[in-house]
Amino acid sequence: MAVIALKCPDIEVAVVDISVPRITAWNSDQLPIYEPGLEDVVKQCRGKNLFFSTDVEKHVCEADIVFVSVNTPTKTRGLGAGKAADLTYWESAARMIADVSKSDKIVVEKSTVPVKTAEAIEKILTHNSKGINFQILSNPEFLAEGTAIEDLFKPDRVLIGGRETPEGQKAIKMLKDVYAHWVPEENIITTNLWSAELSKLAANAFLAQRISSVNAMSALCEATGANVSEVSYAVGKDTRIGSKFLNPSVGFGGSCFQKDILNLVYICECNGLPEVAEYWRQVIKINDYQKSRFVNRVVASMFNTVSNKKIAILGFAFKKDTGDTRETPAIDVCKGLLGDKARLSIYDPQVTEDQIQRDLTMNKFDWDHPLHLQPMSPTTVKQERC
Ligand SMILES: NC(=O)C1=CN([C@@H]2O[C@H](COP(=O)(O)OP(=O)(O)OC[C@H]3O[C@@H](n4cnc5c(N)ncnc54)[C@H](O)[C@@H]3O)[C@@H](O)[C@H]2O)C=CC1
Ligand SMILES: O=C(O)[C@H]1O[C@H](OP(=O)(O)OP(=O)(O)OC[C@H]2O[C@@H](n3ccc(=O)[nH]c3=O)[C@H](O)[C@@H]2O)[C@H](O)[C@@H](O)[C@@H]1O
Repeated sequence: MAVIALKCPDIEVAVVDISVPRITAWNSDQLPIYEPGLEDVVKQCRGKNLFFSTDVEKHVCEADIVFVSVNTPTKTRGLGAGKAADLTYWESAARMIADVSKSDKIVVEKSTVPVKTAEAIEKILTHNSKGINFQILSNPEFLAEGTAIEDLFKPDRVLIGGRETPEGQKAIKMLKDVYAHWVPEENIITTNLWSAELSKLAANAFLAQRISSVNAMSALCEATGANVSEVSYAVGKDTRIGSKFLNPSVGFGGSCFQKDILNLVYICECNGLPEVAEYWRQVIKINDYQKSRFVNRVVASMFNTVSNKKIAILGFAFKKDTGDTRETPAIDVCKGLLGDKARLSIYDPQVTEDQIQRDLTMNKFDWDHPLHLQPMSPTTVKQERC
């Protein structure tokens, strides 16, 4: 959103969140996340055409286009627990938009959502719509943390999906005009809603699949004396394969790959495609295997026990140039070593000691369900706004 504000001085961007500490931080000198180049962008626009506020309803009521980027975590209970996307936060946002709106709006799915989510959102928005016209667009985000600003300045593509009706096409054009301020027209792809929603899950699955492929190969390299970096280089030189995203690792981390593939697996199962679901599930299984294989190798190399041995862990975030620890492989590695009673000294310049302690004591998936995100009660009385 900050990049939209920077590239489109004629557009006023209000970023709203129900989290008071987050908005306070966005309005301060200490931004709530570390991302190279972000501070610069925020400082250039904040107070001019970029505003951060907790007054969600007022700004939604006034907006022509509402981007919804709420979290879509993995469900931890109920139907599809451990796989399906939890759309509680999205549903609650959609109900709020329907309640407070007094003029036509384009509602943009920016969060990563299961294919066909727009259909459900449309129902919520148009129910009791007081004659208001809502157009839903899917505009998934492809940035990677650590290179977010670069990715947003020069995206490989911007994807916009919408209804194939005249109103849907008009809405697509309006959003396209926003991106056209800085993205070349040929890099803006337009599709139907379902293709856009599914393309995001597919892109993350393909990317993660490459990492699991090279990591699976690393196990075979270790067993045979081949060098995985050499194999990866040689394979990636084939222009049909390409060299990017073929770095072997302890396993991929981050808030999205695992969640989105689990979601894809669940969607395949729900559509009666167990073989396809099993195919994608293997990407996660190899990732888990790679993390435990790493711990086992460390322990095996130290006479089969790390009990009472002091081990330094340098770097805890899920990748460089970020302080984000969501699903970082470091958690599984540290827990594995602690399970064998190792004494760990952990350091990451972008991660606080408190965060590390929390991560090492939290249950899987709980990080994405913090208290402040529990949905507002649907019975909350809405005040008259704008
Ligand atoms: N983090 C990333 O690099 C990328 C994330 N995505 C997708 O974007 C979505 C959001 O991801 P993150 O920003 O990482 O999640 P996040 O958890 O950091 O942020 C979500 C924010 O939404 C706020 N929120 C929740 N319900 C709300 C409501 N009803 N009204 C107003 N604010 C509300 C929360 O307070 C929170 O600050 C997810 O679907 C994710 O898959 C997609 C591409 C990249
Ligand atoms: O949907 C999302 O959230 C985003 O997920 C990823 O971005 P991100 O998770 O921020 O970072 P990546 O650079 O993809 O790295 C993910 C993990 O894979 C690991 N990785 C990456 C590349 C590689 O060759 N090997 C490898 O192990 C990284 O170390 C990291 O743990 C995608 O790259 C983005 O396109 C997508 O928008």
